[in-house]
Amino acid sequence: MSRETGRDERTGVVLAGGHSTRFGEADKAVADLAGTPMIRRVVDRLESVVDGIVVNCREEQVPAIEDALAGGPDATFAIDPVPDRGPMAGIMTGLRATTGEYAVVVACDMPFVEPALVTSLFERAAGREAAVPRLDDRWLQTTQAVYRAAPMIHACERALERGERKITEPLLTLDYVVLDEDELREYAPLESFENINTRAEFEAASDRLE
Ligand SMILES: Nc1nc2c(ncn2[C@@H]2O[C@H](COP(=O)(O)OP(=O)(O)OP(=O)(O)O)[C@@H](O)[C@H]2O)c(=O)[nH]1
Ligand SMILES: [Mg+2]
Repeated sequence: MSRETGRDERTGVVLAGGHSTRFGEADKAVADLAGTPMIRRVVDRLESVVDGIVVNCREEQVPAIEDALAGGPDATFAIDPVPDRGPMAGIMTGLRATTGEYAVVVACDMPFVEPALVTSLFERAAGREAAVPRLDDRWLQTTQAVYRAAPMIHACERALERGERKITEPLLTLDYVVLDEDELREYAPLESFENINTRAEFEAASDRLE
């Protein structure tokens, strides 16, 4: 996609600031998933449908993530000023580093993210403050969603000020559209939302990719 700048620019924000505790000793973001670091898979999939990539993580993760992304699309790092405040704070930090009006946020542990679905999320978010998938009539997929950056940053700031870390909390004050499963299936397989937390999930994903 052309490298546009300005309000129409679409950014991909990849969240990687967690500690992968269910995964074990290693950082799952850079773990080798069937020959390619998991975060690299996410970035490579997003590249075709966004104008730029922002990676949110902790300072000490930067060298390993830079290695994982070497030779791939350029990425800007958005470092958590205060680490370990949860994924919602990571979304806030990542969105602050974007320049366009809208950004897609994707967790680094969603290696099957579907570009076509991302494009549909951008389209559905137009004129609104977010487009958020919902699975099983229940689970809002806030870490594979499109946000209008300015109101989402503001909503995250307010939530954190209230001492609220829940990832759905900022949505309470946003004008957002929900995409339910029937609609999502029109755009892409729901495996787009599969996220990898444990070694067993990682091995299963690896087997499918090989
Ligand atoms: N910036 C930031 N991102 C986070 C934080 N916690 C989780 N994330 C990210 O949010 C996404 C979803 O989080 P989880 O699946 O819980 O990942 P995780 O926290 O690394 O793994 P667990 O320790 O097993 O929960 C991942 O992309 C994480 O990198 C955090 O405290 N700060
Ligand atoms: Mg976690």
